[in-house]
Amino acid sequence: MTDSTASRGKFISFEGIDGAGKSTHIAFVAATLEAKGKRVVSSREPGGTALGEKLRDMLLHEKMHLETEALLMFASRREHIAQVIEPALERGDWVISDRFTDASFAYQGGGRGLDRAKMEALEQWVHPHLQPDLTLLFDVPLDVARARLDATRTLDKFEQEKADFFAACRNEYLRRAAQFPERIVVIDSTKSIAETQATLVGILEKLG
Ligand SMILES: Nc1ncnc2c1ncn2[C@@H]1O[C@H](COP(=O)(O)OP(=O)(O)OP(=O)(O)O)[C@@H](O)[C@H]1O
Ligand SMILES: Cc1cn([C@H]2C[C@H](O)[C@@H](COP(=O)(O)O)O2)c(=O)[nH]c1=O
Repeated sequence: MTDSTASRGKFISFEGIDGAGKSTHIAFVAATLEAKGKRVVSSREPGGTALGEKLRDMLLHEKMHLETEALLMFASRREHIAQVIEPALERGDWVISDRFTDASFAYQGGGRGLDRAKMEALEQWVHPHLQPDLTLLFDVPLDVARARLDATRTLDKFEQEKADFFAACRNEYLRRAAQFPERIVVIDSTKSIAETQATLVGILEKLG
């Protein structure tokens, strides 16, 4: 039975250029919150729903027009919000998403050069009243991210992009962090995993 008196949960997004180390810390943050008695839903974008995962497969592996790419990112997001994020928050669960709309601004906007006004219009259409309560931006120099990627995996469409693409993505992430300092916390992800975990514990304490 659903508890209609449950207070709304909180929404945390994880961001950073590919290889910055964000995915490494998701399970740790989920476990830290669960130890504090929160129910946690972990998800990702693009993806997070059956339809979203199909869109993810296309987005990460097929060439397409830049605007198609942006629209499909937001289509995946619309489904994710409707099926996963909003129901969880209303139940009082906490939601952790591996990427959200800041990634569209960074990758389609910064990296690929799509007009920011178009992204803002999509954001207003798809989630006019929803923003993460906290965004953890894992920031590293490009060479560190590249070395981590090269050491670990077969690269997808985005991960095969060149250094100037990731430099533009990183700049846009940092620009947004300066624009929304109350929401976006920049984490120096060159630090060891243990040091980063200690930083995360401190940040989560403040969130309640
Ligand atoms: N602080 C760290 N120090 C050293 N290695 C790290 C650190 N954080 C992550 N790594 C390693 O770097 C690799 C990439 O990390 P991870 O998959 O978390 O990156 P990511 O930012 O989520 O990348 P993507 O967005 O492409 O999935 C992993 O092998 C991980 O173990
Ligand atoms: C949400 C979102 C994602 N992307 C890109 C960023 C990454 O390269 C991939 C997702 O892969 P990850 O390793 O699981 O982070 O998609 C994007 O370009 N725009 C977006 O809105």
